[in-house]
Amino acid sequence: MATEGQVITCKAAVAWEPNKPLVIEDVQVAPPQAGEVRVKILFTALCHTDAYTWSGKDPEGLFPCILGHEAAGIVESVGEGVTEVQPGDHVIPCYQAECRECKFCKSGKTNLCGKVRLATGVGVMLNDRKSRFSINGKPIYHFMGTSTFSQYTVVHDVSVAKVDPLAPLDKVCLLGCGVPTGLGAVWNTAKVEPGSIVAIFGLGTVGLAVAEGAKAAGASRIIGIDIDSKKFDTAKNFGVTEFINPKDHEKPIQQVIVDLTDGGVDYSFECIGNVSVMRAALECCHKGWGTSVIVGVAASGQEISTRPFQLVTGRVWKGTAFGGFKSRSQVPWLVDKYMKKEIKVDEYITHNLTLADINKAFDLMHDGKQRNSDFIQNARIS
Ligand SMILES: NC(=O)c1ccc[n+]([C@@H]2O[C@H](COP(=O)([O-])OP(=O)(O)OC[C@H]3O[C@@H](n4cnc5c(N)ncnc54)[C@H](O)[C@@H]3O)[C@@H](O)[C@H]2O)c1
Ligand SMILES: N[C@@H](CCC(=O)N[C@@H](CSCO)C(=O)NCC(=O)O)C(=O)O
Ligand SMILES: [Zn+2]
Ligand SMILES: [Zn+2]
Repeated sequence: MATEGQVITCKAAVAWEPNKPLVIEDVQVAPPQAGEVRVKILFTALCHTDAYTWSGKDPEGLFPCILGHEAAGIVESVGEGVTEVQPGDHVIPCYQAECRECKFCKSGKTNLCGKVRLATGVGVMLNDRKSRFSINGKPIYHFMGTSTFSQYTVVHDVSVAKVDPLAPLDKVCLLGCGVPTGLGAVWNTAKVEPGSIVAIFGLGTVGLAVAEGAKAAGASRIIGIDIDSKKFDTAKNFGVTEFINPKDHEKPIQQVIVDLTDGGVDYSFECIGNVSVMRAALECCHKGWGTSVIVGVAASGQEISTRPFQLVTGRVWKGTAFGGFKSRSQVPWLVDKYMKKEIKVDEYITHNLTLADINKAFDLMHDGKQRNSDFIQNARIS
């Protein structure tokens, strides 16, 4: 039955309140307006940022909402003026938009885009500042401009990347967030050179992708730091060459690393979201040139600190969003690299579940003991 122009009623996982289990509801999804695309989501993964917003610690978290931002699907219909995708196209929604027209996009200096960010930050669509989701007339907020924990979602046309129709959507959904973030932190933000010594704090999906990126960039030593020693076995497969558990040391972890590396690492990456670790990651960098990249998302109200002398003496503190990748332009390129077996994706998946089991997927994400390996779950939605 043709659905174009119709309201679609489908299943979605609704976060009614912070920290309360998601509820599978029948949700009405309005047709796309001008500049919008309605996507049938086939597969979505979970990211820790979904859990962070769900926890209530995200200042941009609004409830009730439909979370989810790491997914793949097929375009169901498009609104007026949409030219770059059409029904039937295989797509990856991109929480980081790319309009190619705004000050940010034209700067050549950043992958951030300003076109829809103010609307996506308050859970609505740009066109009429309203949500396309509702339950019996009550609006449900969008999240990160993607809301992929729904069988259908509406996104801005600047927030959708058209990908190779032959790519397996149950795998490449992971290219919507964590894997590109880690790879890009190394390739785009830090620009790690061959021979570099790299330290990675936190060996979840993002940290593992940093390791994969650092290995590809030719790093000579890749030091993984995690409070969970079980992470090392898996991390070796992604390129980590040495492992440190801070719990095994009495000295501050930055001192341990400086001692092990003749003065510090060339590049470090904080992939946890812990502001104390962010400081350690900066301070384990080599005097004169060491660069530390903040990848983790810290909760509202948290602040970073260090002695300014750390920067005066040449260390550089940076951050990255989506690994610096331009989403619509480069997500298809990452999909092609996966198809050519140049980057891993399958190896990051630990579980396949149905939408009905989405709370279990979050439990698995939070409870390392129940998992074979400790990164992402691919919660199947169909
Ligand atoms: N900047 C971005 O664009 C972007 C994109 C995706 C995810 N993120 C953020 O990146 C972070 C990591 O995401 P993830 O999915 O890999 O998370 P994860 O929870 O799977 O991994 C974090 C790892 O850090 C370890 N850890 C926790 N506390 C530690 C400590 N004090 N010292 C050392 N290790 C410690 C944990 O054992 C775990 O292995 C999250 O904050 C997430 O929100 C940012
Ligand atoms: N809403 C949060 C900010 C969260 C944040 O930093 N998001 C990252 C992506 S995390 C993906 O898992 C990001 O890219 N930010 C840039 C942007 O959102 O434009 C808060 O306010 O603390
Ligand atoms: Zn994410
Ligand atoms: Zn833009």
